[in-house]
Amino acid sequence: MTITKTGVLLINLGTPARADKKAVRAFLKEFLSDARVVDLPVWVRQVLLHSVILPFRTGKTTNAYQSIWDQEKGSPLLFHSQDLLHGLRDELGEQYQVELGMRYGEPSIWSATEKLLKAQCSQVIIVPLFPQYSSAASGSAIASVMRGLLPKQHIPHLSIVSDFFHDPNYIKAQVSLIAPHIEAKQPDSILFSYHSLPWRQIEKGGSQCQISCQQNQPCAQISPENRLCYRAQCYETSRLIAQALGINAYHVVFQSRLGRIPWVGPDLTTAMTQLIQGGKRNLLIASPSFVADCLETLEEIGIRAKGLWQDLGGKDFTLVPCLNSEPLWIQGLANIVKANVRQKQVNPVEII
Ligand SMILES: C=CC1=C(C)c2cc3[nH]c(cc4nc(cc5[nH]c(cc1n2)c(C)c5CCC(=O)O)C(CCC(=O)O)=C4C)c(C)c3C=C
Ligand SMILES: [Fe+2]
Repeated sequence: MTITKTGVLLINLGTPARADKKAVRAFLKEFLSDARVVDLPVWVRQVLLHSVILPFRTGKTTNAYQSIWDQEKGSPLLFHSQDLLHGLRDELGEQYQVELGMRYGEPSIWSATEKLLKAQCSQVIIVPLFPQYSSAASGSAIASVMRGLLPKQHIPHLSIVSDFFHDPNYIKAQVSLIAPHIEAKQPDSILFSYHSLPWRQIEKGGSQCQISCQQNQPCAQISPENRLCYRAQCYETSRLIAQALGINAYHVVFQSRLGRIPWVGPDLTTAMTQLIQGGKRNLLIASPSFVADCLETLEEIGIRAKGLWQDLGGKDFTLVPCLNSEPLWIQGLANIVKANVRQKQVNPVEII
């Protein structure tokens, strides 16, 4: 008797193949050609990409990648995602086939999906590794799997983990990672930093909370009205982590803005300046929207934000690493996967 495996498709954003201009340009071109990322009419996007973004950003972004590139292992985002893949394979065992696909670059979502189809998995659980749902990251990853499956003769049963911003397994892993750093450093300020999004994309999300959104106030506790809003999910993650850590004082901030349009704030660097003005000197930053360390954590926070903190007169600066392949996160992710498995009751009468 052949026992079919349950497929698991982990998806992360992707990263350049090398830290040189050619590879970074190719990565940025693919990434920023995505209509869910730069959500403008196609001709505007292409003009912007070729006349502004690629000529002016490639050099700067290449330097940034070079500053975090591991001589042996390459891009942190890739090797941490691969370590997580291997850990999850061990944790889930023989009944599962786990693959990793990147939305941009290699290994592609397509090559990972092909492996799962070839293994004739009875069902596939799609896990975009973005805890808070955004159209730009999670939506784009899910849509990409769908496009690949569209022409296929057989499409397996699919489960999609669209978000896990409040999943107890994710929160527990975050707390176990952050707690020892707070204990050791006793910071006077704690920031939870999330990837920002253009306000336009938050508004397009169509969440009910838009009607009453106070853009300069924290989002209310999660409810049916704001359940689908990226910003509200970020605030809820922070609330849950803080509750479990037993801390009352913390700030939610957003990073990685691009261009001149309005993005979700408060901005990381503005918040740091205000903390210094308020007499704070010992800062701890955790970045719960990234499950794997990457350019945005290691370079933007670990190098640039740290430099700013020191220039402003700050003393201690602690960046909590991402979940990466922490054992508790591997176990937690395995639980998230198992909770999404369809336990089909097979009635013997139905088997012909
Ligand atoms: C939390 C997930 C992410 C969301 C949402 C997201 C939105 C988003 N990003 C850009 C533009 C850039 N992002 C870049 C790097 C980058 N972004 C994420 C995650 C999310 N992005 C990650 C994990 C990374 C790092 C990848 C790595 O190789 O380590 C970059 C490239 C670097 C740079 O030039 O600054 C760009 C550009 C937009 C426009 C956007 C939403 C609209
Ligand atoms: Fe990004």
